Amino acid sequence: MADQSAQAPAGAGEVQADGAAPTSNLQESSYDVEVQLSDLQKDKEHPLGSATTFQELGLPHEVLEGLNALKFLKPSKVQEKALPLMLADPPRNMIAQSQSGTGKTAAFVTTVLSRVDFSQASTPQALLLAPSRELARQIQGVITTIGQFIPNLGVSAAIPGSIPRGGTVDKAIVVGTPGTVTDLIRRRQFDTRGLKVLVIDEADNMLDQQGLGDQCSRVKGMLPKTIQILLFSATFPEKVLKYATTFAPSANIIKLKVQELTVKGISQMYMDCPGEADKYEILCKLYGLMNIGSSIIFVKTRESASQIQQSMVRDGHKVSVLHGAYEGSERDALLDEFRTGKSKVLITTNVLARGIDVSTVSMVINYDIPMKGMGDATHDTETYLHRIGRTGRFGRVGVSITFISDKKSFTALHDIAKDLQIDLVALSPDDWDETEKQVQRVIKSSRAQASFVPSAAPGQE
Ligand SMILES: Nc1ncnc2c1ncn2[C@@H]1O[C@H](COP(=O)(O)OP(=O)(O)OP(=O)(O)O)[C@@H](O)[C@H]1O
Repeated sequence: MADQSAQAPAGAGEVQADGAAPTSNLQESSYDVEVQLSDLQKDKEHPLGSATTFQELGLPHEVLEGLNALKFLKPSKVQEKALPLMLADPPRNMIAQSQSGTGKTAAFVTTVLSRVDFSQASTPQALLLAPSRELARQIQGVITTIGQFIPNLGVSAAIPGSIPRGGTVDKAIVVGTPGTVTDLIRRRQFDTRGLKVLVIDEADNMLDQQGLGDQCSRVKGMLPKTIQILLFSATFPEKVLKYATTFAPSANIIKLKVQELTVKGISQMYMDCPGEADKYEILCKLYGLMNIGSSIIFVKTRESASQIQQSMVRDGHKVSVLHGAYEGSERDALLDEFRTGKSKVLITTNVLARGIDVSTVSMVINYDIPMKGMGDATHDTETYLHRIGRTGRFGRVGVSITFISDKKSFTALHDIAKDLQIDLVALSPDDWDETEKQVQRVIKSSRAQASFVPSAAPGQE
C-alpha cells in the first residue's frame, strides 16, 4: 500500500509567475499551518527537515529579508545541504537531487542572488535554463520575490518573444529556455562574458541526448570556461548522471537513494479501466473530486488534450487545456488562470510535467501513462515522478491516479512501481462509492488543512 499518512501543508504558497501576474498566495501562511510545517522541519531525516537556520548559512541580509518575507522559517534538507557548498569560495560545481516540491528553486535562486554583484546591474552574471517557458517564468517570479529587497535587482526572461530582434539582454540575471538563449547569444544580443553562474533546472531532462542535451551543450560552449555550474533535478538516471559529471566537472553531488524518491504526502493510486474507450467516462465521473482542490490531467498528445477538453466542456464540465501548440501569451494567461484558481482543472501534456509549482493542486491524473523511446517502447519512471510531483508540494498532501486500460499500460505501471519500490492503491471503476471515499479521504484532509488559512487569495479555496 502507498503511504497514506497525511502531512501538514507548507508554510508558504507558490510564488507568482512574474511581477505582472496577480497570483501570489503568500498569505497562505498562517499560525496553524506554520506550526504543523515546523513539526516536519524539526525531523532532520525528513526531506523538509534541517538542523540549521537560514541565518546560519551566511546569506546577504537582503536575501534573508526576502526569505523571511516569504515566511520560509527554516531551510529544507536540500537547501541546508546544498547552499553552503554552492556558496563556498572558490566556487565549485554542484549536482543536486531532491524530491519534487522540496525547495530546489529557492536553493539555486538564493545562490544566484548571493553571487551576483548588483552594482553591475546591466551586466549579465547569472544564466538559469529551464525546459519550458512556464518554468522559466516561474523561476523569474521566485527570483523577483526572494530578491525583492535587493536594490537594482533585474531579471531578463529569454523565452520566445521576450526580447525583440535588435534588443539586448541587459539585466544581471537571465532566465530562459535553451533555444532562445542560443539564438540571443548567436545574434550577439546577449553578451555572456560576465557570466559567473549557470543553473540548469530539470537537469536530467536538459542534458539528455534524446531531449535538450545538444542545445544545452551548445549554450555551455558559448559561456566563460570558469563558470560555476549548478545542476538540479528530482531525478537523475544513472546514465545522465554520468554525463552530468562531465558537463559539471568536479561537482559536489547530492543524490537520493531509490527509496527516497517518492514524496510521502502523495497517495499514489491507479484506476483499472475496462478498456481505452472507458477512460473518458471514468474521467468525467472523477470530475466532482477534481474540483475540491485543483487538478492536472496529463495526456500523451496535444491533439488528445484538446479533444478531451472539448468533450468535457460539451458534457458540461469546466476544464481548460494548455500545450505547446498555443501561442506564448495564451500559455501564460492559461497558467496564470490556473494559479489563481480561476480555472481549477487543467488538461496538459508533458510540457507541464516538470517544475510547475501550484500549491493548490491536490490531484494529478495520468490519463495516459508516461512512456518513452521509439514508439513508446518503455515506461517512463522519471516523467511519472515529475507529473505526480505537481501535487504534495512542500509537505502538502495530494492524490495521483494513473489510468491503466490494457496489458501495455498495466505492465508499464507495474514496472514504474518496481523502479520506485512502491505499491499503489487500486481504485475500482465498479465500486464508485468506495473510490470516492478513498480519494476524498486524502483530498478533504488537505482541504481541511488549507481551511486554517485565514486569508487565502480569492479563488484559491
Ligand atoms: N524553506 C522553505 N520554507 C517554506 N516553504 C518553502 C521553502 N522552500 C521552498 N518552499 C516552497 O515550497 C514550494 C516548492 O518549492 P520548489 O518549487 O522550489 O520545489 P522543487 O524542489 O523545485 O520542485 P520540483 O522538483 O517539482 O521542481 C514552493 O511553493 C516554495 O515557495
